[in-house]
Amino acid sequence: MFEDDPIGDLPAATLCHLLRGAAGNVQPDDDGGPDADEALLIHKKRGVGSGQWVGPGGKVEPGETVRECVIREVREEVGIDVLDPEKVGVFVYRSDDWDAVIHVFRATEYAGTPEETEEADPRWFPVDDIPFDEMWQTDREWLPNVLDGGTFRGRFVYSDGEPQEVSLETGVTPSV
Ligand SMILES: COc1nc(N)nc2c1ncn2[C@H]1C[C@H](O)[C@@H](COP(=O)(O)OP(=O)(O)OP(=O)(O)O)O1
Repeated sequence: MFEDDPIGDLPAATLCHLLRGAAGNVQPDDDGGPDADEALLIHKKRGVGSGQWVGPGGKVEPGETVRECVIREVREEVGIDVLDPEKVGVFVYRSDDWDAVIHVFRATEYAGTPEETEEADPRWFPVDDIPFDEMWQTDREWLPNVLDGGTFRGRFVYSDGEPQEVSLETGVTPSV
């Protein structure tokens, strides 16, 4: 899937999907995935994808690992310390003005309460009522699977804000 992409040369960024259950905690369901009721999204105030709902995250800084990045970005954007970031997906994003490889994490353990910041307005959404009409169009392809405990890798080519090419594989180990 990534044969045409110089993955190591592309800028990297992260996304994190925090989950909680009705009682706050998340237990495994019968398939071993998280039995979550709600997912945390941010209404992004600036940067790539501003004005949309998306998981918190951002660009990897020089010398930083993707895991360090996702912990830092979630803390900066919503004031939460993520304790168990699990890498569950990766996708190549290509567009008219920015190309990147995006590393996707899921987390069920964290400390703190989401707070609004200069970058983000956080809100918990029921996992069966995610505002896909106000999100990246391709999130609809992979996010339900991630919220249900799955993994994926993908390649999404956008032009004029619309997806032109969408490739997706689920149930893979997101090693890249
Ligand atoms: C289909 O493409 C995308 N889908 C989704 N769901 N998210 C995407 C896509 N392309 C980019 N993103 C996300 C990944 C990152 O979280 C951000 C990009 O980083 P951002 O611009 O927020 O970077 P920061 O380091 O926070 O901001 P500054 O550059 O202002 O420091 O977009």
